[in-house]
Amino acid sequence: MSEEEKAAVLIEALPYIQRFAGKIFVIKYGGSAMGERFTDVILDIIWLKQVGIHPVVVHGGGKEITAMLERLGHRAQFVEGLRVTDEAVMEVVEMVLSGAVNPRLVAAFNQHDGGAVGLSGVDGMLLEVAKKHHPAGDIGYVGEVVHVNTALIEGLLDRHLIPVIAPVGVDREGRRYNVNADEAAGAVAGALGAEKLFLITDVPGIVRRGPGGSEVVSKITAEEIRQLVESGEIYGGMIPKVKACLTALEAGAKHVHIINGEDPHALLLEVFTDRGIGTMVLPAGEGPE
Ligand SMILES: Nc1ncnc2c1ncn2[C@@H]1O[C@H](COP(=O)(O)OP(=O)(O)O)[C@@H](O)[C@H]1O
Ligand SMILES: CC(=O)N[C@@H](CCC(=O)OP(=O)(O)O)C(=O)O
Repeated sequence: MSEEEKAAVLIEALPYIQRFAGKIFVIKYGGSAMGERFTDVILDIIWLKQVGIHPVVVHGGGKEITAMLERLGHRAQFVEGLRVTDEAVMEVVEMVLSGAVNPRLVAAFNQHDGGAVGLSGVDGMLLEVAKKHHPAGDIGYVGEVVHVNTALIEGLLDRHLIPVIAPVGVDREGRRYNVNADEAAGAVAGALGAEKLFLITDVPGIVRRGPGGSEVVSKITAEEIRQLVESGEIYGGMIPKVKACLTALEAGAKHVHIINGEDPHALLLEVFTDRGIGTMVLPAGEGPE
């Protein structure tokens, strides 16, 4: 980028920087999206912090959990995008999320002076959960977030730190549960009343069949989501994602976006330009344009 182009980008971004300074953005970084652009995503999040936004990161790691389970001779099993988690699987989930993915992310942030602090939902009862009762049957140690310790997150933000949260929850009896990372991020964004929730994944947004083939939906309502889940056009890992978007909006988050981690600077383009990228999920009452 030439100096003139950089200046033009900055001038375009200025009103957005002013609008979002001091606001909380919850960013869910999916395991599937931690690919070639990993460092770019980390640097973009640090950039948000440098311009006065408060990023809170919730990460996934589903693919890595599956790979580890396979190495140990287990077969991964999912029900509507949620991992069936018995005691042995839970041990691996916690090992991978809290023991490998979380410190790897924290180290990557701090290598660039990101001021990141790693936590799992167990720390300070950050994510208090109850066992999830799924209509399809017992899926084991899968938790549903019932309370978020927002004071702990806000305390870190006050100290200009980036909380990096592994989606492992805990109940009042001290049992740990596997929480889908999208759900965890949705709950955190809702509880904090975040300005924005970003779900960074490995697809460019919600894709649906259009007259000219598959296309990314740029804006979608809760009703359209319900229809696409029913018709099977939204399936698997996208199901917890869209549910998390709706929960976050209902609980108080203002805007929710699904973007592709492999798109160069998708996060910055979405925040600082008027070129919408990915899919924006609209709050109830707001229809598509
Ligand atoms: N309508 C849809 N549009 C886009 N992706 C979809 C859709 N329905 C299901 N998916 C699937 O959801 C996946 C994203 O979820 P997941 O693999 O859990 O990602 P992450 O690790 O980022 O949470 C996509 O790779 C795709 O296979
Ligand atoms: C209950 C449940 O499904 N938990 C997820 C937690 C990790 C996750 O959600 O990771 P991604 O965002 O990378 O998919 C799992 O075990 O895979």
